[in-house]
Amino acid sequence: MYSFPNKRCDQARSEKGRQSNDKAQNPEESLTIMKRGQRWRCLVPLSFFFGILFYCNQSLWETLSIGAKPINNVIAGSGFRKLLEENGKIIDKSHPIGAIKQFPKCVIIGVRKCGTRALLEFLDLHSGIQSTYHEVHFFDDDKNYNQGLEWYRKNMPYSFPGQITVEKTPRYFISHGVPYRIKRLNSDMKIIVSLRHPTIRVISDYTQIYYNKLMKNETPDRFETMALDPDTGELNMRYKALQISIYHHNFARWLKIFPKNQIHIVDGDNLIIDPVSEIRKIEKFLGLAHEITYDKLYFNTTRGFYCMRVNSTMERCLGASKGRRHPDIDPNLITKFNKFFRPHNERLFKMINRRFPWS
Ligand SMILES: Nc1ncnc2c1ncn2[C@@H]1O[C@H](COP(=O)(O)OS(=O)(=O)O)[C@@H](OP(=O)(O)O)[C@H]1O
Repeated sequence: MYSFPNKRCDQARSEKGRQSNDKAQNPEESLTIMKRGQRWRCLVPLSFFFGILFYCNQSLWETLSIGAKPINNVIAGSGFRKLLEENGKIIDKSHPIGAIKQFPKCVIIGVRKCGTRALLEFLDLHSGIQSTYHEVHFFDDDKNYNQGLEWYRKNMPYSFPGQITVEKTPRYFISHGVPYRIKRLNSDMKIIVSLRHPTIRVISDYTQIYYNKLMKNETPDRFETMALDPDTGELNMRYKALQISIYHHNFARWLKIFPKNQIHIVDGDNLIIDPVSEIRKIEKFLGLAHEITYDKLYFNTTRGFYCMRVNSTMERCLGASKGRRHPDIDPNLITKFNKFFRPHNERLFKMINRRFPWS
């Protein structure tokens, strides 16, 4: 609503007008006043234009009011970016003013197929966190590691001082030498590891390879062919997916290098059902305020998984490669797996001093 000027304003305006008229007696001054008037004539529509622009761009508006992650959100909204592109001025979408590239203070190390992508993306909704977009594979890949720490830092997203950069590479969990390398970079590094029912994880792992092969026009092996030793009919101990689900083997290596209070374990099965409760524990672990609530995550019935409300106009689910339908597996084979994992699970529970409802 437009508010009408009050009396005191009127007086001030007529005083200002009187002064202008006095000054207009001098031609030089009248030119200055004219120019000033022209400037105002330009400034008023310009500020009106930018006012509308700011108001319309919900993301930018929200961003400015909370002061976090501005450019990412600007990019998420389309209007402002499009306008700048049309003017030939493309902002470096990942480089907001005042942001820098910082080493991660927290690394999600795995386990593969235990919801690591969901974790990373859900955490990125927090104003105190910036997540990497891709898996960096710095500590597990000698080619990358030999490029040096500066290479690693450059692979991080821009973040503001005080924000926590989070990286995830699920292969870290199973790669020898990684805990030691991370410790060398930062002995205070916070480690997050997500675990899922070991048998379901094997099947999820198989499902991923199955689809990868289909995409490459190759014929995927049947699950039984991978999982069973053709000579004995028993479980194939050389099957990589099975080895990864023997969690205590790899966990032992991490516990030799990092104290237990620096490692947070996520229940990857519960992450699917009740993500906010899992994320809440992580917020606490990272010393952050509780921000990620069910306002930011909602259950998408079509996907059958929780998706994100990035802002008031934008919702996003994980990619199609997450949450695929698993193939039907012979129940006897599942029982065989469960039986096999039971003693290994017990060893893990003892090691981490916590039980999961798997056995
Ligand atoms: N919200 C949400 N949306 C989609 N998927 C979700 C979600 N939360 C957890 N998950 C589970 O994440 C599983 C994939 O795990 P990862 O992201 O660790 O896989 S990967 O190792 O990075 O390939 C994936 O496994 P599959 O179901 O076997 O595809 C999902 O079950």
